[in-house]
Amino acid sequence: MKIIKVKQNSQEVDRICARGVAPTEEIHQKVKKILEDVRTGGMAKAVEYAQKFDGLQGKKLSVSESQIAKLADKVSPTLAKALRQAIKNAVAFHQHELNDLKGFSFQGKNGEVLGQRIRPMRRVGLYVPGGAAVYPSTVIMNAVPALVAGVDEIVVTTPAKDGIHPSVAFVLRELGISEVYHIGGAQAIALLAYGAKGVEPVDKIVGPGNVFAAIAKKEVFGVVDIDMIAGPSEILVLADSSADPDFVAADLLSQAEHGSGFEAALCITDNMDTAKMISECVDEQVERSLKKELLEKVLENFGRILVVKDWFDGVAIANRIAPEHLEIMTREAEELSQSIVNAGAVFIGPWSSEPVGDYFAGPDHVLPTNGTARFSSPLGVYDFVKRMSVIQYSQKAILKNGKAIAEMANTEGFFHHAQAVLKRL
Ligand SMILES: NC(=O)C1=CN([C@@H]2O[C@H](COP(=O)(O)OP(=O)(O)OC[C@H]3O[C@@H](n4cnc5c(N)ncnc54)[C@H](O)[C@@H]3O)[C@@H](O)[C@H]2O)C=CC1
Ligand SMILES: N[C@@H](Cc1c[nH]c[nH+]1)C(=O)O
Ligand SMILES: [Zn+2]
Repeated sequence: MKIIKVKQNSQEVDRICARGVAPTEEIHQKVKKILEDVRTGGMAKAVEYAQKFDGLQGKKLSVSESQIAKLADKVSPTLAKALRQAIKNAVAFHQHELNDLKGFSFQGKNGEVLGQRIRPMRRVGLYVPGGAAVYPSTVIMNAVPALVAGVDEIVVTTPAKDGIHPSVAFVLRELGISEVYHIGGAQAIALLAYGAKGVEPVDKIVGPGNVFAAIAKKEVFGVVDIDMIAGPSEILVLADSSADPDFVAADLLSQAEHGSGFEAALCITDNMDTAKMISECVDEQVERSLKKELLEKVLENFGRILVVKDWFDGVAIANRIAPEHLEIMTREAEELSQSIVNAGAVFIGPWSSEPVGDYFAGPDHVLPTNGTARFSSPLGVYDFVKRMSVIQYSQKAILKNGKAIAEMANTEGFFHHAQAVLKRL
């Protein structure tokens, strides 16, 4: 793995910060064409694309409840237990988010009541990736916050080259999700956003995916809401000489293996010897891996060990990179974590390996990538609710404030606004 000495403003840091910002024009045009084709061509086009790209056999996108049940029964008892526990942990975590979603109301001096109410969205679409891997864990991470929020209708789309995987079916059944379509990529996003015969459009699309899904979501924003750009997985490990290089290497490769080819596996260290040891461990683990070719491609692209002069520079660079996952394996890791402001999730200390968060701990694994952790948050219950203002004026309040309101309206040239208020005085 390449080792590079860097400062805060080095070219290599700039290159990493610009990752994924500009996908090729070719990909952009392709996504736009698919979206437009499905918008205008409806179900027939969606089926055509799903057959071409998503392994759909036959002409039916929808997966029936009985198919889901049959597949779900194939899951082994030990996996069933693990998946059930992961669901429990996610529910427990997301329920805490409800504490910040209570709304409020208060009474003003003249008896007027003002407030904010929180309402769940009615119908949401969950994108569950499935091109290069199967993601039962992502069904959990997408669906649990939606269920905790109280969303009425949940729709899942997922590509599945070899049909819906039993583990995915198991989680769908466990969570009571029955509207499922065998379709992925940009065509799935189009189906969710625009609808088609037999498929009602959704209000919001959430969930991670490769560049095709991520760009498509960006394109349909405005027709529907979206959660964030949750593209190819990324990890940045901060490691000093106290870190176990074998752990660091293993964690780096855990994200490089996702399979879209656009993932990032980065490390920052303040120690050249540590850098060399981590690099050797990565090379050894890659050499032994069955996914050697894939890992080499990802590491060539965005696999780097950056050596900094001190942690002041190290933290500044980490905050510029704003990675999806940030692991800290240094002395005083908790203290160092307090300086981190931009990351999707922070994993503190040697036992908090990234896959703990991918599968089990409870916090959501749908996280912002490509530096968007500067302004986006993990998927949460808050993504599935809206806020609504409430104004309940009293007669006393309108009598007191009516003239002031009318004057403001007249200033804006809005005679009828003024009249509406003056009539009540
Ligand atoms: N940021 C996050 O929170 C998370 C990110 N991920 C990331 O999601 C990604 C999943 O990627 P995939 O396995 O590929 O599954 P995917 O479901 O996102 O993409 C597969 C689909 O992409 C479309 N596609 C592929 N090649 C195409 C082409 N040449 N033209 C048009 N469409 C094409 C097809 O419709 C295919 O079914 C990985 O990069 C993984 O790292 C996964 C989980 C969480
Ligand atoms: N690491 C993925 C999530 C994942 C699911 N399964 C394995 N990993 C992410 O980007 O969050
Ligand atoms: Zn992962």
